[in-house]
Amino acid sequence: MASETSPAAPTAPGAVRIQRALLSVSDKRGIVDFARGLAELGVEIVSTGGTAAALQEAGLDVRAIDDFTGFPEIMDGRVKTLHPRLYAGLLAVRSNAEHLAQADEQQIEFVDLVCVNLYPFERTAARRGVSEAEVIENIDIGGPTMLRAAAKNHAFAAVVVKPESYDAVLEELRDAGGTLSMPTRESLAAEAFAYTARYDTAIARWFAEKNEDFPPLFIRAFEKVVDLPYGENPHQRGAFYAQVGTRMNVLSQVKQHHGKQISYNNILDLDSARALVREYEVPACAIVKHNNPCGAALGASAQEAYERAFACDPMSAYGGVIALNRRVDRATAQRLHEQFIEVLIAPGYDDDALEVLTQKQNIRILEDQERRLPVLGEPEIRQVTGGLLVQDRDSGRDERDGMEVVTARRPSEDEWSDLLFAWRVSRHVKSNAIVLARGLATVGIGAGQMSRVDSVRLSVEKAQVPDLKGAALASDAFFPFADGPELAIRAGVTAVIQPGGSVRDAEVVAAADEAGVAMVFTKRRHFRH
Ligand SMILES: NC(=O)c1ncn([C@@H]2O[C@H](COP(=O)(O)O)[C@@H](O)[C@H]2O)c1NC=O
Repeated sequence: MASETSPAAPTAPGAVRIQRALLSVSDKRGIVDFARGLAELGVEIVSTGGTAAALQEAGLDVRAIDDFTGFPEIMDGRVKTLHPRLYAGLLAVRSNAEHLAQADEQQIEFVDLVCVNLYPFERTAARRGVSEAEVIENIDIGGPTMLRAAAKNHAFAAVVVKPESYDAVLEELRDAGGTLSMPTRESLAAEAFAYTARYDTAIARWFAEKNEDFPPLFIRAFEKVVDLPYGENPHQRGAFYAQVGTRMNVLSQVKQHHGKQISYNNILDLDSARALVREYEVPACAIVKHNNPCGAALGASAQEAYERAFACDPMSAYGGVIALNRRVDRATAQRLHEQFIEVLIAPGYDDDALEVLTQKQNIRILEDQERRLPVLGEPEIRQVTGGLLVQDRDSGRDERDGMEVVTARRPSEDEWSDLLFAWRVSRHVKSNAIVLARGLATVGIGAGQMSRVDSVRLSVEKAQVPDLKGAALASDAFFPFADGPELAIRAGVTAVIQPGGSVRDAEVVAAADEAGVAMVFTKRRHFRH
């Protein structure tokens, strides 16, 4: 007994009268009110085990799915709605005489609205220590099938996936005499397909992650977090999307205390600055401009680290993004307050520090609430025309043990400290990267030049100190010629760290030996293009 749309009450062209709804939800927020609203409109409610129980408990009249299908829910819920009686009721083309005849013959009852949200796969898979069996049990099968069926047949049925949509759906039903319009059903169908696509993406990604190779199909989904005021430039639009299924993103654990909305460029610089200070356990500060540090330093306190980072290149630090890995106290805030800062991020602020900092309207003050160092197993992705470049992250730490002193003179212990400090900073500088450091603070940075010797020249020119006597130099890749080290040595550099591996290594080492300079090969390169 196929129940075609009622001939009694007229419907607007393209509108569908909702007479029977199937409700089957994991997230039960708002479902009772939604079902009550439907029932008040005379809609018959069919529902699955847990959902039916919740509705019955609220005093609603519910028809159990096994009564509808004539087949019991079995196998711990693995099979509850997967039945041709339901799918014929969802998929019939109700303007097709043959479909209607077949429905009549099989005594199919039409379902006009499906309200489903799925087992919480993403949340379950993201839980620490969760068993594989539990993750797999959270792969919903019946739910997506119903959603896809109803969404495909949106010419005759409506599909609702988000509790946030319940009120609007009820309102339209009330206003339009129990019907939903075609535009509404179409937009609900689009939402349903996006929802199941996201769901399947999370599942595919979970399987792919178990295998360390790059998968043949690189599947990811990204969810909009916020529209940004503009992109890299004011004539470009911009938005920030977070990757579905990752434990954290650059903004997920960030609380904004003060200032304007964070911008596209701010997010890029913030990510870089935070990554740099997270290299260190001791108080550290990084000042980033245009995605390159213009100062980085360690210190006995946040204040000292900041002052020493700032001293590296005060001119470039103007309008910078500053990251600290220590709480900001009033004294540090007073020093910071002397400068124009675009963004400040730190793990916390004393109340009286915030009082000082918030006197300036424009500074964006962010609190980094991510306490653990996140281990990003995710590969790094960059977009190129029509595609993506995917690579392992340049993670891990190069330790002194794996390095080789290649000169006659070995670095002193102080030089070793500066060499390792400069080396770690150089990884955060765009290639060709040269970092000069003394006393665990950068004193000159040459970034993003197309020739390495130009980066050396720039770093030496940038140095604010009268001479670079005793400074250490880090180069993110080998020196192709001796000219770069020679330039630095003439300026006073006494220790150099670089990967080595050039065909002219011998010339480069000879230049260092001739000047009594210590040189270390790391055997690992850290280009950052
Ligand atoms: N197997 C099935 O036939 C099936 N039909 C619906 N579900 C899901 O079961 C959940 C609701 O279950 P309950 O009403 O029992 O709490 C929904 O998330 C729905 O997507 C199913 N579960 C898994 O596939």
